[in-house]
Amino acid sequence: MVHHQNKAIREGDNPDLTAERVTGTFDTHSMAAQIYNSEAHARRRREITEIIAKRPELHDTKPFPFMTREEKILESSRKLTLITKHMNEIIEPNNSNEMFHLNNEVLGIEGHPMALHGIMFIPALTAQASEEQQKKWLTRAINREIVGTYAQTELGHGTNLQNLETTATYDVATQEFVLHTPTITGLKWWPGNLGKSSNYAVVVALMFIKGKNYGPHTFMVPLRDEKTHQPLKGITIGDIGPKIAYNVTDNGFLGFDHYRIPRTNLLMRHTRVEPDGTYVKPPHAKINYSAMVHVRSHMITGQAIMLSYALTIATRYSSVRRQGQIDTTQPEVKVLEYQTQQHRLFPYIARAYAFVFAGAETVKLYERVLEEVATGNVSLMADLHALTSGLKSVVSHYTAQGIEQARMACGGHGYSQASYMSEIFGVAVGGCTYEGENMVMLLQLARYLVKSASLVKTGQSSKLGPLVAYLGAKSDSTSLIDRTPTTGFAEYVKTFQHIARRQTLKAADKFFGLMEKGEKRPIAWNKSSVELNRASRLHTRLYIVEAFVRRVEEVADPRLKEVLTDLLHLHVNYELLDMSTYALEDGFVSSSQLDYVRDQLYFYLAKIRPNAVSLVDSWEFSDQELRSVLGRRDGHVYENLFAWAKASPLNKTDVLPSVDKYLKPLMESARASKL
Ligand SMILES: CCCCCCC/C=C/C(=O)SCCNC(=O)CCNC(=O)[C@H](O)C(C)(C)COP(=O)(O)OP(=O)(O)OC[C@H]1O[C@@H](n2cnc3c(N)ncnc32)[C@H](O)[C@@H]1OP(=O)(O)O
Ligand SMILES: Cc1cc2nc3c(=O)[nH]c(=O)nc-3n(C[C@H](O)[C@H](O)[C@H](O)COP(=O)(O)OP(=O)(O)OC[C@H]3O[C@@H](n4cnc5c(N)ncnc54)[C@H](O)[C@@H]3O)c2cc1C
Repeated sequence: MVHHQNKAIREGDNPDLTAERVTGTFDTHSMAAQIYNSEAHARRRREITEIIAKRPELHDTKPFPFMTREEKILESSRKLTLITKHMNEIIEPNNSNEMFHLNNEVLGIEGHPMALHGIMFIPALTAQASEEQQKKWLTRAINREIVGTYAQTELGHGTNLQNLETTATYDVATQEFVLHTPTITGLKWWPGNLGKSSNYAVVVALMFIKGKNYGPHTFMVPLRDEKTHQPLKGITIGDIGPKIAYNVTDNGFLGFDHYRIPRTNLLMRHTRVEPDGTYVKPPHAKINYSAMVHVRSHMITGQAIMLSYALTIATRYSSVRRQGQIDTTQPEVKVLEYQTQQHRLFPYIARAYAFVFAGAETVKLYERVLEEVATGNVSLMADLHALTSGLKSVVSHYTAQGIEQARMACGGHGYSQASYMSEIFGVAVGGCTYEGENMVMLLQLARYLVKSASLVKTGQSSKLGPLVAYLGAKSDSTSLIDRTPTTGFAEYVKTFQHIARRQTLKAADKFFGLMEKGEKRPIAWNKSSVELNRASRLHTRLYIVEAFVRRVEEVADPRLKEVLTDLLHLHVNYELLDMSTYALEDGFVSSSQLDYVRDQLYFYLAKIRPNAVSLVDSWEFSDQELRSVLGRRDGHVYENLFAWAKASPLNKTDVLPSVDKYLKPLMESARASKL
């Protein structure tokens, strides 16, 4: 038996796909260790996949697209119960990476009844509840004795937290908070699993003590009777209805009618209200926003994975789909041979790798900040907030674009739900909105950039933090890309730095200039905000390139290093062309240099071509996880598309009731009137 570098090869696979795998120049297991950040984790993912493959009770009973929403929720609850019961046989206890993989395999991306329990409820209690409160609630939450969510957004306000309408008014006499929803727009609206599944929530409400508004605070709130699951008195609660995707999750609404909770249900790790109503301030005003920062930090990797789902499907399918000829004397080619197809897919493969590397760095920083904040050190909170605000926005935006390109790259079959592309797109694109609408979060990063620009302008560049130190550096007058014999990544990084620095300083100038002309600060901010957000995007894209460079520098295995270097070349050239207006407008890069960049791009598209399938196989998604007929590992697409269509509920009978009831009489009367 020949040992191939690509570990996805099996006998009996579609030979067109096998031929792609045979040309792979690197070991896909080793690449998986880069993607999942450690050899051990990549191996555990494979082991978990194998365990699940052997347990049919953990498989979907039929394809998701053939189920109603109610059926999907039932099916998901069945599997959730099984994995809860058998969790310790499948994953290491409390290993969140393994849990994430188990969920993706068994439950899928459409959500499940305890999605927000793990994503936000437990992280909120972990970071914001006092030790005493954690003893009371966190252990029960981890054991799944109670199910919770994070209820912040309202019908009328999601972005502007200061104007939430839900109030928590302290009653000194009874030592209780009274939660109240004064209007329809004050109803909590959107929280995942609030509608039907959760019996508790961490609720964000404006806290009032003795008539003073202390702003948004977090409270642990029982919503439903623990035995009967009926809503408690004073609570109005339900599901908000179907969404673009993610419909297994019951996003919900919630209203309070003078609903009382004990004083000690205010989450009090950092903030306190004494029995007499004395307020004890937290060490940082935004410390209670930690559950949002948790999701923003982790969703970068989650988005990279969804982008890679789509790219795996499209790249494998493009290797078995033959259509048209390039040389008319030759047979029809795989559509992956077309340069346009490669240009559509490969730069996004590079982006997906770049995103997962940036995501790993972000989680590391998040964990460091979490530890420091627990000891009272809040000095890195602003940096983390700025970084995650930019990354969640840029990564979710390009992920949605990439998935849509991948769908189109699959032609007509990409439009079928058999591809699963529409669900992947629908779930991923939610990331542009949740955890802070992208424009809003880019503006959060812009505040940080403007402050940094102000340090540069006042000669205080030495005070710049490491994420923005480049803003204080001096630029060369022109880029040296193509102008030195050893044009390497350093020249590209310098060029991206120049572009981000120039845009940041220009946008800040515009803002400060408007204020100098007499505009009030918020008006000047609004009038500069498009330029400011451009700066935020460019800064974030620079960070992503740098994270990619850092990772490639670390890789020791020469075969991996070579292919990752090729991907990085593709990435920097593609990114530079994509932002060429910025590079050209001050003559930092000339049009002849851009011609070189274009040539490099085409060179690397061709160089990556033999490794394309191996690069997507390296993410090691099982067929169960991908849930896509087009993306099957074995490449047997056509016979399985036919089988999938035959299984459509519409094909259970030859004649539908709608035909009997309407179409037949219609045709009959049309025929009769002709007689
Ligand atoms: C696979 C599918 C999974 C699906 C799961 C989906 C789960 C989704 C859950 C949710 O969506 S939960 C709801 C999320 N909601 C939001 O993200 C709301 C967005 N809005 C905000 O975060 C805030 O309102 C705001 C935009 C950050 C503004 O907050 P606020 O009004 O309180 O700020 P200001 O008083 O204007 O102060 C700004 C000041 O504060 C700093 N800051 C803000 N947040 C943080 C933070 N987290 N950490 C540190 N610092 C923070 C900010 O930088 C400003 O600082 P300065 O510039 O003034 O120094
Ligand atoms: C799938 C999904 C899951 C969710 N899960 C939860 C959850 O579990 N818990 C929860 O509490 N919430 C949840 N949400 C709600 C989500 O966090 C909010 O919808 C999101 O933060 C955006 O707020 P918004 O809806 O108020 O948007 P809006 O603020 O109304 O946005 C509308 C437009 O106004 C613009 N805009 C608003 N403010 C500004 C500004 N200051 N400057 C410039 N432009 C601005 C935005 O850019 C956008 O273009 C979820 C949402 C989705 C889609």
